[in-house]
Amino acid sequence: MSMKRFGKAAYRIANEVLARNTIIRLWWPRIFPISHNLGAHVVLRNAGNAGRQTTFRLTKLIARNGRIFRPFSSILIEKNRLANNKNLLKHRKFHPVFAKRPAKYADFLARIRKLFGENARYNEDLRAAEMPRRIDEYEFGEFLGQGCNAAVYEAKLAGENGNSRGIGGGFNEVTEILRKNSRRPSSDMEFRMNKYPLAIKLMFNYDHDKSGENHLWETMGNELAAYPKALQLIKNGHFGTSTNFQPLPKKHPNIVRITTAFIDTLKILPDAVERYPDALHTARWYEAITATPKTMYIVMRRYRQTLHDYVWTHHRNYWTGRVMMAQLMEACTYLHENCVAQRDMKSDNILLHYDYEDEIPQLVIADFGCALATGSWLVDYPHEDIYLGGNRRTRAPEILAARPGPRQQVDFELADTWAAGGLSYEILTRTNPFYKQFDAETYNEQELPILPKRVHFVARQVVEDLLKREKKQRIRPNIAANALNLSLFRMGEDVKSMLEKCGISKLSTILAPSRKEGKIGAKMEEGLDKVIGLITAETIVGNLAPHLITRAERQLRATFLSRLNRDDIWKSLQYFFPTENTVNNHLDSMDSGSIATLVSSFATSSAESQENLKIEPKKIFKPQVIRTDSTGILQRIRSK
Ligand SMILES: Nc1ncnc2c1ncn2[C@@H]1O[C@H](COP(=O)(O)OP(=O)(O)OP(=O)(O)O)[C@@H](O)[C@H]1O
Repeated sequence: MSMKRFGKAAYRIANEVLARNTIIRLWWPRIFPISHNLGAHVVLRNAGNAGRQTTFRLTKLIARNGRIFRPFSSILIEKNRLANNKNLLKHRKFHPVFAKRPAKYADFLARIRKLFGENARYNEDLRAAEMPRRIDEYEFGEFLGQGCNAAVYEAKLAGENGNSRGIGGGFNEVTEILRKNSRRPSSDMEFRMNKYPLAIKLMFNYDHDKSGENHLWETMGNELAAYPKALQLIKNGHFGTSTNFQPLPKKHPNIVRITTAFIDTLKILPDAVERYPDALHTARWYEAITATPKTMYIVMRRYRQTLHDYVWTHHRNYWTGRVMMAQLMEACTYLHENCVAQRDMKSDNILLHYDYEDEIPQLVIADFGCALATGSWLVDYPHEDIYLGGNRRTRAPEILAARPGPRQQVDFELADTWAAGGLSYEILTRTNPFYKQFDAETYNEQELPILPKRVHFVARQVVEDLLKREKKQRIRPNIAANALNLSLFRMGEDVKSMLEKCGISKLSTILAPSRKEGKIGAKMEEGLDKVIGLITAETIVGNLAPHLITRAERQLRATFLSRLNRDDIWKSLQYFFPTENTVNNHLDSMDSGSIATLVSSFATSSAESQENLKIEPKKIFKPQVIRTDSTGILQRIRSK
């Protein structure tokens, strides 16, 4: 094997590596030790300079017996092992190779985040489909619904037979195959959903006298706050001067899926005159109308039903309700992370997708026409004409309490989170107390209806904390989403005892904010890793065997696992160990005895949990099927 073509220098470095018995780390998935005694040659190729660092790529490794190993990926050679070599450094031929393992692999939770956040197997959203941007490329079907600003119709691509682009198709490879195996649709609705997989929102353009497109982008552009490619439209010169518009940066499984948007000539559909005459350029406007009336079209994935209709047409099922609540909170978390407020959180704007009547629906927040997406939660409120979104029934107490005046501002940070509390009532009891019973400006928290006892205690507490009048006391959406997600773990009998078996107790959740280093902190993190490890294992198994966990739940778990954060999870775990006093009070009152108890609980729990963890995998493969009885109440049936 000639080393010449890789250059003398590379050869020297290779020997240097071997001489020092260096561990060469293949990025993933193996750790590959090479020793001098092995007499191996490492073949390195200069892969480029980044600043003062030179990186090398391992292209071949030749063992003494002549076997050639080809690595899967790059190598990293530890800086400190080469840093001492004066000869190498003196000639400045080589700067030691940058050696740190990238942070993204460093932490167990980070690896899980990456797996679920970047892998299309767990996240169908990562698959993209480009859609045409001309109205005559689409064929319209029946009318789906209408609001003050738009009418929505079912649609498909002209000339295509149904869902050939896989919009809203299978969740992963397995369900994709099942979908393609052309099972006969079980209902008319399913048939239509397959035939017309899209929904087109035809915006009402009341400015009959204005020509051009800019005014349409400016007045209707807000609708695109949920469309990550909206900024490209801005770059293409649309949106006029509104440069502070900041739409969501990525798709999210619980935010309405917009596939494209465009402006084109107004299409007059057969029912248009009857349904929305004022939005048409009829003879009434003959003096003002422009030559080619246009409007904005928003092409979306088609959903099956609104939340408002669903709760009145389906039996109440508290497990399903909790999955829907968790999805709603995931959507709020994503909006919150990206500083976007939807500001019209009513059940008509929550859309659901499901294939079978008893399937747990996938839930999305839709209709961003009232959204605040300027990169700030604050809106100046100098006079009453400033629009504060939605209607009075869905506005948070702090929005209703705001009074206009000089230097007055309204803060929308937790407005959607508050509204999600009312929607949770609607999911669990069919009735949102703020639609009729209570006024959001004046209600008393203690007087809110008590949720049924069969609702999980974590969900009950989360709803209570979402509807706190005081913004500071209100639960953050990510903490609410975490608590609900954790409560949906299926393995074993109940989540609380699973947490305890992993070494997590009331005391550890109390101590969590002050854990950092030391033995206790390490043990606590170990316990948390076990919990997350079990949830991850259950999710992966569930994904391979789709009958175990429903599609919406698997997607929910992938979303949750792709945004794990230790501090937040610890906060959410407090919901499983409710306490009368605040966390701080507990910390104050903790003595050395209780800390000792905690340490010993770790010692026993870790031994116990090893035992438990050994037997748990059997449970994974023993499917627990979730079914509903005739009253819609959830039953867990362990299959024999
Ligand atoms: N993607 C979709 N799939 C199926 N139906 C939809 C979809 N989007 C909207 N709809 C239906 O159309 C109705 C009206 O849509 P939307 O709420 O977006 O209109 P709007 O004019 O913006 O309403 P509002 O008056 O609340 O502002 C919805 O309530 C729903 O029934």
